Amino acid sequence: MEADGVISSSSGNLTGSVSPNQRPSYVDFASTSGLYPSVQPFDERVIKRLDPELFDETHCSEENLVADVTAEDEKLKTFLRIRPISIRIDDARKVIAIQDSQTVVAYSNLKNTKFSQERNRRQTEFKFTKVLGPECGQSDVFYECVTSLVEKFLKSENCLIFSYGATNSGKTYTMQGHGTEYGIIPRTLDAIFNRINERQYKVGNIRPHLYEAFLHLNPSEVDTLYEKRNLVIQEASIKQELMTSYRLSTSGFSDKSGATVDLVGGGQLFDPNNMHSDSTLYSVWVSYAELYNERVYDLLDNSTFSKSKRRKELKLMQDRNGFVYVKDLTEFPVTSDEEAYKLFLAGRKNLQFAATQMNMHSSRSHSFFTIRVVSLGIGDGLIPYPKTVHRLTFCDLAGMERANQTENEGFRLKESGTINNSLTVLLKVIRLLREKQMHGKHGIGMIETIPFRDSKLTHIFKSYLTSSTHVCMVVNVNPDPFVAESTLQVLQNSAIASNVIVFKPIDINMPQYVPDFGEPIKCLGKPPLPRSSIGMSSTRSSEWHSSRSSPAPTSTDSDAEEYEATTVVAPKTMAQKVAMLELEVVRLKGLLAQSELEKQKIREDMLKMICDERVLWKYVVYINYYQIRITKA
Ligand SMILES: Nc1ncnc2c1ncn2[C@@H]1O[C@H](COP(=O)(O)OP(=O)(O)OP(=O)(O)O)[C@@H](O)[C@H]1O
Repeated sequence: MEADGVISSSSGNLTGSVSPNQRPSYVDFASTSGLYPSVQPFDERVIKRLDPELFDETHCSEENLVADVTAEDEKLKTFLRIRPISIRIDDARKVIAIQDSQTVVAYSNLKNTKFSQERNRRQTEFKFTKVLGPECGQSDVFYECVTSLVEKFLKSENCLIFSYGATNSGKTYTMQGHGTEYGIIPRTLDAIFNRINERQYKVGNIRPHLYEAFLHLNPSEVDTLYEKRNLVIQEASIKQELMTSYRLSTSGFSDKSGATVDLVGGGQLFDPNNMHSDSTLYSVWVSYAELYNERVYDLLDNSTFSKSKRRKELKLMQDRNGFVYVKDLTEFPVTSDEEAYKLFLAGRKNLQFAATQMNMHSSRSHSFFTIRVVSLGIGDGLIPYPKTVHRLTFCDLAGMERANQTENEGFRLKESGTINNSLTVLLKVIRLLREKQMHGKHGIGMIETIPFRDSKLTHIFKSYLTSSTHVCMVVNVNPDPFVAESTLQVLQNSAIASNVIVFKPIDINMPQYVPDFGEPIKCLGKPPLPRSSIGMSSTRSSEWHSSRSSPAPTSTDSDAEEYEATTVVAPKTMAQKVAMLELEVVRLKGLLAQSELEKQKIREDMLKMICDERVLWKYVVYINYYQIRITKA
């Protein structure tokens, strides 16, 4: 709707009004201080999520959601990055301008008018968690978007960072980087290994499994895995200079010696108190997959990349909690950021790129680089046992493409059709999530009505968008007037995303699994290993199981139950719901028992206080009595 130069929109975050005279420019970019909203304790957030007011339609107006600090922490974080361009654009042709650290104004031409006709241009405001202008370098982007997530990740929380934008807008540049301009993936690897430093569990015998379970490997399986990993790195023949420059650069943006990491210089980013207690060890694993033409491929499985063979397509599967993962995806243990970076580079060589009219090195697939960490506690007799499995996924989406700009034909045109289709479904899912949340709908019922299964991309995203994952979307735009329409479309789509609340439908506590290691070990060298066994991560149960020192019941293979994610099996879903509810009952019983204990303790303390008070009164009476006697005497 438009009146007197005031533009408003019902979709997404298009708020407020802008007078035509207000023409802010990039140079006015606000300072980057005060970036991070405070993170509230998990329990509090759960309670707030259940607060009906939050989902009440009257409380979910655009302004309320934007202003609501409580909801802010739950919302999908959207960062806008505007790439620099070499041409100078005069004000009349400007497509986008930064208004403040969270707002941009986009200019679009009205119907049947030329772009340069100032009076016919429409201005629309878009809000983001943070706007990063063309002058922001790679370290700024990392600092703004990722550092807080790395902290959360190392505190056993799942995170997803994905880049979204039109082709040639700088998504891959932001995620991976270019030359020595390292993107957020290599920087994150450096930050993680810096943080866990001496607390790594390097044995590699407890590996992540399914979505959030773990698996025990025997020594020969571990050896085979390491051999395979080294072969992948060797076959990639990564140039030594690449590694040397990575090492030199990373030592520039992080301090290997201390517990505190400073990746951009001049500030303490990570609070050492934020990690687990000192006894926690970390086992780090990486995997790299791509979704090309609606097919999932393993980028770290070189056997499927030989010219003679057709690439092996991997299946999406779903575990008993409904979490989707890629079956048989290669996952390697890594003990340094260099090893992880080498694997990343090796996988990147297998990614699908092609030259289009818009980008000489255009991504033709969506890629998923995932870092998984198994946190291990030290049990009796110094036996490490897995506590949680959590993930940090970087998804570099292929870019939205307009056929008239890319001039793609034949095979490439079909390829870009698939890319556009999956992105459209992703946006539809995000829009529906947003709409249903605005109408107070949430929980499993609501999720089942969202068409996550319409594309493999959304199917993979389902696990992230419907669980307590921290999701961060980096929206990339190109300010070139030539791609003005795509830029506006990207801004509109991402404005909707910025108000989506990421939450989990039911909080389930899985029984904690403590493996049987056989002989206790004295140090963290190679311990005696058990037969291969499977367990479930206790990501969500650490609170009430943490004080347990004796081994919990070993989970069976049924915990690892899985089925192909592409088939809808209704009865199984019902069985799943029953199983989830049963687990919920177990959890609540545990909480009840715990609160009974606490009540008992409070009762004892009160009794003690009453007794102490009685003794005190006795003394007061005695003192008074003797005082009176003394006075009388
Ligand atoms: N912020 C930036 N600073 C400098 N150069 C950039 C920036 N962003 C992008 N570029 C350059 O622009 C070109 C296109 O970027 P990139 O390949 O990352 O785009 P993309 O969005 O991933 O495109 P596609 O979707 O086609 O794969 C690259 O040459 C890249 O180096």
